Amino acid sequence: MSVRLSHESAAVRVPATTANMGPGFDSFGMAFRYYDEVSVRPVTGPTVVTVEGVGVGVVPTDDSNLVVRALRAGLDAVGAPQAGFEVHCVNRIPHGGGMGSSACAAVAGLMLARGLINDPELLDDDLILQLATGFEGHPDNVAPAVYGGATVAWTEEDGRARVAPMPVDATLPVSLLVPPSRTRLSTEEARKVLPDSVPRADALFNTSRAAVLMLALAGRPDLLMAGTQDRLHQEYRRSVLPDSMAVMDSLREQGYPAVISGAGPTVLVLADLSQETRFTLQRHGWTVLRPGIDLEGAVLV
Ligand SMILES: Nc1ncnc2c1ncn2[C@@H]1O[C@H](COP(=O)(O)OP(=O)(O)O)[C@@H](O)[C@H]1O
Ligand SMILES: N[C@@H](CCOP(=O)(O)O)C(=O)O
Repeated sequence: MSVRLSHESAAVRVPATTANMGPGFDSFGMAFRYYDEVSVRPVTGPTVVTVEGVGVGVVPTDDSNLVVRALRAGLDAVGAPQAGFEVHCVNRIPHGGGMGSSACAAVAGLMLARGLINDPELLDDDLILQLATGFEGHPDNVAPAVYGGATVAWTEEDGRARVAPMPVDATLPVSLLVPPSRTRLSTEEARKVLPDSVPRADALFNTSRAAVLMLALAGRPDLLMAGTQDRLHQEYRRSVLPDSMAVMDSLREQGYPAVISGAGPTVLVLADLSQETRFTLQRHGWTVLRPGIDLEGAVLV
């Protein structure tokens, strides 16, 4: 059966995600009930992207837009024909914020490809994971964006991305502290400051803390402080995330399990903050989100 664009339109909702969560660099992730929504219509003319919210006037509005590039990659992967596309994006996830906006855009485009074709099962979750990880370079945001919940994702020696769900208490409170927009930092820049090798003691430290975090998420909140310690990436990024690291340090001193979300600058706290702490952050221009954990991942709507 040849693959066709059999639907006149498709729409998708994709969650924001965090990655790393302290010790799980490039592997741990979690999805939030905080979403971008994207819709598409194949057209005979050129591709036009319209944007509401985050990225207006900044992200490309033609075929070079990441959502469109992912959509086209999805169609190519299953042998579907290409077309021009009218794409409408309602963006809420900050760009360069450490909340997985680029993974979201790639997954959104791939899900839209699934939504347009006559045989959607060809573009299954695993193929979307592989293709979106190709755009990202690491699977940690892509995995929860596709599957929801908390995930551990890794890359096999043959280059294939793999994912397994991590048991998580879905009532665990989560706070995302988003600093003022002038602090946005691309993941590419944040990866440049990381060293190529780390001391063995630090690798051992993170191995134990990652295991502890798994236990903590599954229902041992008493282990959250130990389970969110990291020596592989956060400290190396201090020079490019000075305000976020200062906030993270201060919160940890007060007993909050705070980490840098993804490559920052958003700070993730696996707890509710006191009203006073929230007000202090807000007075300094920070946005405090309390979205809850998403358990569905990306869905066609
Ligand atoms: N909804 C979107 N539409 C188009 N491009 C996007 C979208 N979201 C992210 N991007 C692209 O990804 C970049 C941000 O990705 P990245 O640096 O990985 O930060 P993060 O994923 O932490 O927000 C943006 O500058 C933009 O180029
Ligand atoms: N493991 C990556 C995660 C990047 O997440 P993002 O949301 O900042 O894109 C890293 O730490 O570089």
